[in-house]
Amino acid sequence: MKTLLKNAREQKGLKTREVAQILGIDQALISKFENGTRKPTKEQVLKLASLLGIDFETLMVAWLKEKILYEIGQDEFALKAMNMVREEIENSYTSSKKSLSKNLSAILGEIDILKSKLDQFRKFDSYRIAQALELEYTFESNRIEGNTMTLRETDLVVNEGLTISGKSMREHLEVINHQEAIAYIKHLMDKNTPLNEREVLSIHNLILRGINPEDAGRYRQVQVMIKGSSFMPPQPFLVAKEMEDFFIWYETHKNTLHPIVLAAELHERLVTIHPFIDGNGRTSRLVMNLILLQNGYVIANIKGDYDSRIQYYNALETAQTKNNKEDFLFFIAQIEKESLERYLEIIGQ
Ligand SMILES: Nc1ncnc2c1ncn2[C@@H]1O[C@H](COP(=O)(O)OP(=O)(O)OP(=O)(O)O)[C@@H](O)[C@H]1O
Repeated sequence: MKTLLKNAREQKGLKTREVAQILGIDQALISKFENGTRKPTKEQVLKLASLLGIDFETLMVAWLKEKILYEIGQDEFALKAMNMVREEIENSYTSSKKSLSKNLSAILGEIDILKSKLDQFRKFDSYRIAQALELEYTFESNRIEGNTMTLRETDLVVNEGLTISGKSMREHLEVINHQEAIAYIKHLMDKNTPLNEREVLSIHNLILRGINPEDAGRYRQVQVMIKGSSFMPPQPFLVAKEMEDFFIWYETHKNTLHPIVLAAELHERLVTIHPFIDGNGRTSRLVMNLILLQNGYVIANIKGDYDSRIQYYNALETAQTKNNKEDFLFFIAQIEKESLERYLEIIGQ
């Protein structure tokens, strides 16, 4: 662990002072992590991995190994105890996989069949299909938020650079910004950039750019309410900590959950923290779609018509107030399934 940290820092050309400054950790502590006399906390491991470009899993495994060894030492019963621990962890791991309901498991199976079919025809992917589907995504996501542009008008603004008479500057900017945010998540996918705080803030910044410059790319400092919902998002002073937990949750689940479940749950968690004054829904849907694209799926396009919106909001409310995420996960799985079927239909399969 100490060698991992020191080597990565030196490779990045950073001094311990600089690491300390960026992460807000005492410089003496950084040196102690590197000479093995102190152990970082889990939150510090996440920050260090992200700054120094060390794979989170590698660093966590090294960290946990040392923590376990420190606790159990070289006791003669240690090995026996370790075997029992292994069994318990394996059991809880399989039961967490089993905890997916029958309905959800079934639809995930159907989705994976559709995806493998699509994988065979990826060579038919065309720029034009992608362009049309992304335009529909911008249209629907902005419609959810209340933008009144039609699909045709959205096309004229994005592809012809026209302005629509009677529509506000804000509505035009929302369309343009959302298209740019889609281009951005595709760029992140191409670069294989893992989800992290900087990227979530950048996505949000693109969404509110030119509309609400003071809040674009910044967490809120005030309490917010969600229109039509009895759920109250966390107090502003809790937002930064909840976001830290959000990224830790992502890192610890990214390799174990089905990608659809991972993407949907990230969406639900982000929009439940509601870290921004505005643009939470659009940002969360983009984060979900980044995860889907990174895992070879297609954009899940939640529709903005009345019925779809009500279903979307109700499923979120159930997750938040009844501690039951099943409806929301199933809702997103259904949307992804429809998006895959539509894609296959377009390419004639
Ligand atoms: N209980 C809930 N009921 C309804 N919406 C909720 C709930 N919890 C979270 N949300 C999310 O809040 C979003 C609205 O938040 P906000 O107005 O900040 O986002 P937006 O991007 O500006 O708008 P929108 O998401 O409507 O496009 C909803 O789209 C939904 O994703």
